[in-house]
Amino acid sequence: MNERRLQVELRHRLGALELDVDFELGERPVALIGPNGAGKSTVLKLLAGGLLPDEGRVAWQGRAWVDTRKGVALSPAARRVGYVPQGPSLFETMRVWENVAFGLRDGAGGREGKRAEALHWLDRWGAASLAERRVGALSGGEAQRVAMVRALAARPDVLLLDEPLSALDAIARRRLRARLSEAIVELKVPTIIVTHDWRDVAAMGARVVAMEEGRIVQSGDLKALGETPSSAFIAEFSGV
Ligand SMILES: Nc1ncnc2c1ncn2[C@@H]1O[C@H](COP(=O)(O)OP(=O)(O)OP(=O)(O)O)[C@@H](O)[C@H]1O
Repeated sequence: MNERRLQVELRHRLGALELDVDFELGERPVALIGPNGAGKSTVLKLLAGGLLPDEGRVAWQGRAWVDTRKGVALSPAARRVGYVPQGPSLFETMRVWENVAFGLRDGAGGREGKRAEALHWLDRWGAASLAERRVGALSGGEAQRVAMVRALAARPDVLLLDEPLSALDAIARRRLRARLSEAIVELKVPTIIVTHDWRDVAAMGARVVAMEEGRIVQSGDLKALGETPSSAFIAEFSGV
């Protein structure tokens, strides 16, 4: 089978931001980096479908999710994207396991089958003890963990993670970074992660795409970016 591929061409104006980015996502994860306000979260929103670009085309395996010239704009649900935005994204009034079960594909087991599958996923992520809690009773770090489990359990075609480890303490962050890297390899799900931490890039073996002021200024391996950084931000990020 050909490598799975998401082709991205986006132009969008939002307040002072003039976004203009073209890149491809294959099976190797992409780490989207850049200073605050560069437009990273906006790119994920445009890919997830919560926002429609002024112009552009996004195609998964050659099939357009969005094509402004042809008037194509699939709904977020039709894109089969696992999107973990910054900030709260879980259903507040539901229990944790119900959140995870929400995105599961319908199987033969009905509600009980989904509950068992949700518990299995939570257990694998060290979050079984949270299963019966209401989302409103979770800490920020616990909610981030559950949001990631929910996104992965739905077996998305593409995973979009916006600073998914930012609310975690140092030890939890290291553990979850390792777990997430394993899961991405195991599930072979093409992934874009927005991050401010080079350790996320290294753990995932991600290709870096660096954005500044709405544009891609450099891309490649972390090591290569560190050797010839095109900006002070990239130099700082890669530890030069
Ligand atoms: N709803 C909005 N209305 C107007 N302008 C917006 C809106 N959302 C974002 N912007 C503009 O787009 C810019 C980029 O925002 P975005 O959240 O994509 O940046 P980011 O690279 O993800 O930053 P951070 O690292 O701080 O999360 C912001 O600086 C702001 O000027």
